[in-house]
Amino acid sequence: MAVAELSTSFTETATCFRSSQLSLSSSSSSSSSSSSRFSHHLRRSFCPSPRTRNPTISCSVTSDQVQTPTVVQAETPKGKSECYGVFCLTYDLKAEEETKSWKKLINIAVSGAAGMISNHLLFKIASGEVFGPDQPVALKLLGSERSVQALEGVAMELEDSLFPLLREVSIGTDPYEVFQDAEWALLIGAKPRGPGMERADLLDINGQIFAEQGKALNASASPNVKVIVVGNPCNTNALICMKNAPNIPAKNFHALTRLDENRAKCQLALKAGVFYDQVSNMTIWGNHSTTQVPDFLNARIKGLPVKEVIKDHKWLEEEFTEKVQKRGGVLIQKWGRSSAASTAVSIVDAIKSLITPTAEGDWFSSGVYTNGNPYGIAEDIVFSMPCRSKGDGDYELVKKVIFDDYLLKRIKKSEAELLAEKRCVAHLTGEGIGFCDLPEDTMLPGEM
Ligand SMILES: NC(=O)C1=CN([C@@H]2O[C@H](COP(=O)(O)OP(=O)(O)OC[C@H]3O[C@@H](n4cnc5c(N)ncnc54)[C@H](OP(=O)(O)O)[C@@H]3O)[C@@H](O)[C@H]2O)C=CC1
Ligand SMILES: O=C([O-])CC(=O)C(=O)O
Repeated sequence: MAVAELSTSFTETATCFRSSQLSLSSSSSSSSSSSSRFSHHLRRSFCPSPRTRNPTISCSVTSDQVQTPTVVQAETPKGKSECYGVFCLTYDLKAEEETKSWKKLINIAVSGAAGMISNHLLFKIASGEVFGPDQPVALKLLGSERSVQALEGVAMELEDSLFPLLREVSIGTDPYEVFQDAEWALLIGAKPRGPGMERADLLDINGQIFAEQGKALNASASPNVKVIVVGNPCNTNALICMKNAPNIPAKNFHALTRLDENRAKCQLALKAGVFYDQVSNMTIWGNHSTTQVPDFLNARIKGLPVKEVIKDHKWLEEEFTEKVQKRGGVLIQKWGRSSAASTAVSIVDAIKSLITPTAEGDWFSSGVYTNGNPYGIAEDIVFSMPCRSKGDGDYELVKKVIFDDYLLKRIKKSEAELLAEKRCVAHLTGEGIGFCDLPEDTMLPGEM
């Protein structure tokens, strides 16, 4: 595009940015790829659809139907969620939905958005890989005072990626603002356990984050928001979040154990000498910790019970189980940091499992609320169990599973750990005074 043409176009659009964003938008104009994006937007820009909430921007329609945005000055409260850079440009998404048969925009909130896992995940979501090629998305990124600059960096990279389906990006530090109308909340941000830190302290510090975020979801999010808790200790964080969000169905809360499922499938495939797509019906029972139980009794390889394919049952009971339980820790030793890319992939898998009908006869694992479970697992905790979905965002627990003494004993151990974690955070779930009597060997998969 000729420079002269760009500068005319850009003058019109630049007013759409808030003053704090002007330096970024100016620099954007110097890149040729951004130039074509700006003019592309201008050609298709009309008044924003009612769905596009941006209180500080208004627009008028010119004779050639091109939107001329005008800034309405507004003081931005500290911590408020803000649209970012090019995503503050508004256009008639409704018209685009009609012409391109796109679905209605969905709002996806992500906490810890400046962290390692998010850095992989956000670009997958924005590309359409997660929700589909006809699903426009709005990303609402939650950070903290620590990470405001980093969040802007993330948003800049999202801008520069020119994803057609990414219609809005906003960043903020107040969960009540960021979670507004969220239909998915991917809660990744949490304090990592540092050297010498007691697990009880980690439960308390991160529990407070998830109590606050539960309250914020309750107040601001879509009433049927689906919540996936990734930040550790994710099962108990999910329980705390759920208890602080009484208006959201308890069934909507998940703790991410899909990474453990994927790790278990990989190890079984390796041992059996088959590609990992041949492994199905893989359940992780219990806590996302070293007490988790990868279930080789119900899993299948090429449709056959694992024990019929892998005859080395000692390996299954000892090496396989421990390998999966401690995979995160081994990876930290090699990589120097915890799994980020594979965790992001497993979050994608977890979401897709809820929005796609589960294949006939198969299932997936998720940490979900135990009330009403058919396995006799203690009620009122978040425990990883086998689930199936019709693809509507909801799930049902699988009834046809078998147990033996080995499996039951292991499940009981993980259950005891989660009950102890629950007692430890009673002050955060509204159930009295927290009392920590955690089993000594309790660890995250990343700790060894
Ligand atoms: N369930 C699972 O399978 C897995 C879970 N995890 C867990 O996911 C979480 C995120 O991992 P990852 O993205 O690699 O971590 P990073 O350290 O890269 O990012 C974590 C983010 O957490 C936020 N955070 C929130 N509260 C605090 C705090 N008190 N101190 C420091 N940071 C805080 C920070 O963002 P900000 O400052 O913006 O709040 C930071 O960006 C961790 O809890 C990790 O243990 C990791 C792998 C697998
Ligand atoms: O302990 C951690 O932070 C990492 C983790 O959960 C995992 O790798 O499964």
